[in-house]
Amino acid sequence: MGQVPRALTIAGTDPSGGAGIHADLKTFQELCVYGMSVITAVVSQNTLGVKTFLDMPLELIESQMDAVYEDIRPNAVKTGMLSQSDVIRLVAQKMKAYNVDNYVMDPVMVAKSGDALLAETAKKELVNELLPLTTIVTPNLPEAEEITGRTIQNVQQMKDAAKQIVDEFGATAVVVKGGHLDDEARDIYYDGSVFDELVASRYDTKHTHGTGCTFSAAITAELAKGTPLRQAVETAKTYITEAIKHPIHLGRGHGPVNHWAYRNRQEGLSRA
Ligand SMILES: Nc1ncnc2c1ncn2[C@@H]1O[C@H](COP(=O)(O)OP(=O)(O)O)[C@@H](O)[C@H]1O
Ligand SMILES: Cc1ncc(COP(=O)(O)OP(=O)(O)O)c(N)n1
Repeated sequence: MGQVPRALTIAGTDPSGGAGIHADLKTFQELCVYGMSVITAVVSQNTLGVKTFLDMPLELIESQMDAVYEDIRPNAVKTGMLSQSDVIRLVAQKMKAYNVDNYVMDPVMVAKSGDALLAETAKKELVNELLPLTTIVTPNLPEAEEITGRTIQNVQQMKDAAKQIVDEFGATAVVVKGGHLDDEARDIYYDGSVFDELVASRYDTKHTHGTGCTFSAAITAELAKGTPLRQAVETAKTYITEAIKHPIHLGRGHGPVNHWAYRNRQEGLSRA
């Protein structure tokens, strides 16, 4: 057997297992990629919302990154919750020092419950320090509005934002996710030359905790395996659509998505 594909997530936690590091590692595992993690913040949250969180000391974040890179080099990396400016600056510095490629950024700002997971003052750092290093960035509509300063209410405005994020801010590619538009689940992909639409049925469900984390983790896993970017995004869209379509009905609020659903479909299984 050749070298096992390896992916790293740099993000916050979710003890209820639906979002953050937990969603990322489940996704890596389901897509047959060896998962590793650097924890930026311990978040006390569940399907009902965020209670509180504690940022990890910078030295501990740095030491976790060194522990990974000195031993098992990942083939792809994603970032999720980075919480504040000095964490963003540190991660950018380490990314450059370790010459990271295949970098997927989920620009996490606010949880579905409405709780802020990124300091207001840190948004410009995310754009200035990290966005130019990305292979792909995956903002939802409110995040794309924050990054570009535009109002986004339709597909043309999603395309305008996507173009600005790549052409002006320096991301290699972007998917502007339309999970917040209410007709179809339509996302816009742009890589500096080609626009594409990823369209799926929109399921009427409250079990959408961790959808953004899962989608970006699936892109990361595919990039770790060497899948070309456009195809990695396509697989991630199928993964998240299946995970939303077959809810597992956990929790009293916005329940987690179903990480078994993608392989169930591929292999004709019914593990849940
Ligand atoms: N109810 C839904 N039915 C089908 N797909 C959805 C639904 N909600 C979100 N998606 C899809 O899930 C992915 C994550 O999108 P989104 O929920 O906007 O991210 P975030 O969690 O960052 O807000 C996107 O591909 C989006 O189109
Ligand atoms: C630790 C942590 N990171 C990110 C999120 C946001 O997750 P997301 O996939 O955008 O979905 P919601 O949680 O907002 O439904 C999070 N909650 N926690």
